Amino acid sequence: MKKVLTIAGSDGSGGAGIQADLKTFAAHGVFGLSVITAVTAQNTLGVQAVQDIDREMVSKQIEAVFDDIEVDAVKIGMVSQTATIETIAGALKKYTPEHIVLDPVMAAKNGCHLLKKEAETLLIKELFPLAEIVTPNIPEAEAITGLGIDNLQQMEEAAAAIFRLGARNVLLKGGHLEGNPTDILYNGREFLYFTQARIETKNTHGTGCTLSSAIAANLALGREVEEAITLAKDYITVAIEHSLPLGRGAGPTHHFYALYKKAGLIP
Ligand SMILES: Nc1ncnc2c1ncn2[C@@H]1O[C@H](COP(=O)(O)OP(=O)(O)O)[C@@H](O)[C@H]1O
Ligand SMILES: Cc1ncc(COP(=O)(O)OP(=O)(O)O)c(N)n1
Repeated sequence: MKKVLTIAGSDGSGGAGIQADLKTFAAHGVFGLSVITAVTAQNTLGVQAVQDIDREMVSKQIEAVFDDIEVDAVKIGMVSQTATIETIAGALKKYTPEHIVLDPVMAAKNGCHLLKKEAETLLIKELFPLAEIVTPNIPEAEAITGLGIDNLQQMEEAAAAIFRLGARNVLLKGGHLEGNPTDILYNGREFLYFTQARIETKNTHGTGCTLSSAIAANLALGREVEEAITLAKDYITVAIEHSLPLGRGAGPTHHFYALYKKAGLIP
């Protein structure tokens, strides 16, 4: 069985972060491992508090996994602070996993910062070059490049600018623009478009975490970058289509719809 590690923050409401990542891995039939970088007090309405895990504990968690288990792919989500970024970068240079997907998480939907402002430059410098794919959303791409993004042409320009910062493949997610959500991949040679119909729902908590984890799972399963993204985009679309109206805010996506349906658990 393939093993996929998520290095990310905990979301106790189960929609984003480590919890979304592990559900995504399970739904893909890969074995999920986790390293927790921060604990958030969070629900469907947003993030109320964040407590970072200190660098020594992050380091020990990573060592404990890699010293014992062969990891096929790594997904990196919320890294929160400079000490955590330095620790993760050092460990990944030592253990050199074959596939690394980096979701450069900066803020939650309610605007709460999940990456300290002073850590943004280090995230780009240390983690972008290690990643096979970097998956910013529109606000993250705007923060990284300083460009405004309102259309597909500007998405292409921003993806190319992020590529020049050292990322090997940039998947710029278009969920924040109007219309059918189009994600654009730039690999230094061409722009590839991944479009699906927009699902009208407020329950999109954790969609970015889920997409990057699905890409990591598909890479671990031996798929090439383009196919891994195509399958991950199909996965997130079904997960949003069957999202759950939990809580009073943005509810979570449904990771096991296809499995439950097959098992006859959903009529
Ligand atoms: N309402 C929606 N219907 C279908 N797909 C969506 C919708 N919202 C977002 N997506 C897709 O979910 C993924 C993550 O979305 P996005 O909102 O861009 O990033 P993030 O969750 O990191 O803010 C992307 O593949 C995006 O195209
Ligand atoms: C612990 C934690 N990590 C990441 C996020 C952001 O996740 P994302 O998939 O971008 O979803 P939203 O916050 O936009 O719903 C998070 N909220 N918590």
